[in-house]
Amino acid sequence: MEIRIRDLAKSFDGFRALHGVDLDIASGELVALLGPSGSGKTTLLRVIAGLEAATGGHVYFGDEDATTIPVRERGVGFVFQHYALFRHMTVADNIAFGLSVRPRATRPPKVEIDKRVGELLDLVQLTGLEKRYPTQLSGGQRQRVALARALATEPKVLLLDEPFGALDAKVRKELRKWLREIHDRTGNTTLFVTHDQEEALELADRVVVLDKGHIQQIGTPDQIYDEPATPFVFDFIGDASVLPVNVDQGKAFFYDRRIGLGVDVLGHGPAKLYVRPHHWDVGAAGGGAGGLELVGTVVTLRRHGAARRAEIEIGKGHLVEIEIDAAEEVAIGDRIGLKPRRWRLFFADGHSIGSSPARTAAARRG
Ligand SMILES: Nc1ncnc2c1ncn2[C@@H]1O[C@H](COP(=O)(O)OP(=O)(O)OP(=O)(O)O)[C@@H](O)[C@H]1O
Repeated sequence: MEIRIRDLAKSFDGFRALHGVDLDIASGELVALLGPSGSGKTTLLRVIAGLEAATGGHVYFGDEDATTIPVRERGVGFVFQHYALFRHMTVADNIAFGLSVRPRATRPPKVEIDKRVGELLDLVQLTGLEKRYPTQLSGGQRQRVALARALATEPKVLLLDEPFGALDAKVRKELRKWLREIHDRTGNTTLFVTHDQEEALELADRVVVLDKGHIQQIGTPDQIYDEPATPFVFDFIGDASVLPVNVDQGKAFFYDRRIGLGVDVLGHGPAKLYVRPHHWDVGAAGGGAGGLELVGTVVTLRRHGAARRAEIEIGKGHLVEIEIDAAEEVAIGDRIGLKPRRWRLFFADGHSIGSSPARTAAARRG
């Protein structure tokens, strides 16, 4: 089921939680809604579900305008972080619930319901636990039952709100992988809310980054991480150093030091240069004779996974964080030259005025 969202707005007592959101989700896609607390992720999901009425705009399921269709008739399945299972029902009865409460005319016969429950138990890898009660399950198992229950009625669209939010990091990671596998098997159109960027980037086909009720960027995990469209996305996803620069005749300057961007940029005036820690090249200090003009002093050095991270003071109290190879001989107090290999420049209003040239497919693989 394809979902199209057009100019969707939602206000609560005059407070605008969503501002004119446009979004297209292809049938069978797994899409993450990512953003900080209060950015409108849950509100967007709830409006798509029909649990909240939109203040303006439309939600289409396929060709049908679903905006005013009641939640029961939308054919959506939900899993919420704290969507409690029915405590007095067994796992099997919880999963069967959506089918067994259907009106007699559309309710499948008991043998069919039992068969479906068996298939779902197998899908969520809980076969053998069907007679247990929710209190006899771990948090991860409960969320798997919740997912099986949501899938029982064969929803056209599956909506998940921080489904693994309350679980510990290791279980979250396992369930993430497992959710992706289930999604690939069932082919549901799936939307899930998370504030965990790692979860969004690892799991989703595309990520929608929200801030203050506005979509900041929609893209594949690679696009979101490697080509952030706005300063907000740069700051929110991954790490970045921000350097105040001045653009003059196509060149960027940090005070009087020219930053070797490699290409000319458009525009004129103060701007901000964003660079990820692993996108800096380190070289000899000092202009001329192959030295780099942007020079700084190593002030901190610490291990970061397989590499090291260093903070470099480049004057006037400005620090940039760079990643350096563990084998590189760099020590605190060293003066080094810096050059951004990949970067993006924004004017103060967030308008992008340039970025490092796109990588070739060969470079992307490397
Ligand atoms: N029922 C409500 N009444 C009034 N304001 C609301 C209501 N629901 C949400 N809001 C407000 O709308 C904004 C967006 O909330 P929403 O729950 O969608 O954010 P979120 O991105 O899901 O945040 P979180 O990650 O904290 O769950 C917030 O400022 C919130 O206070």
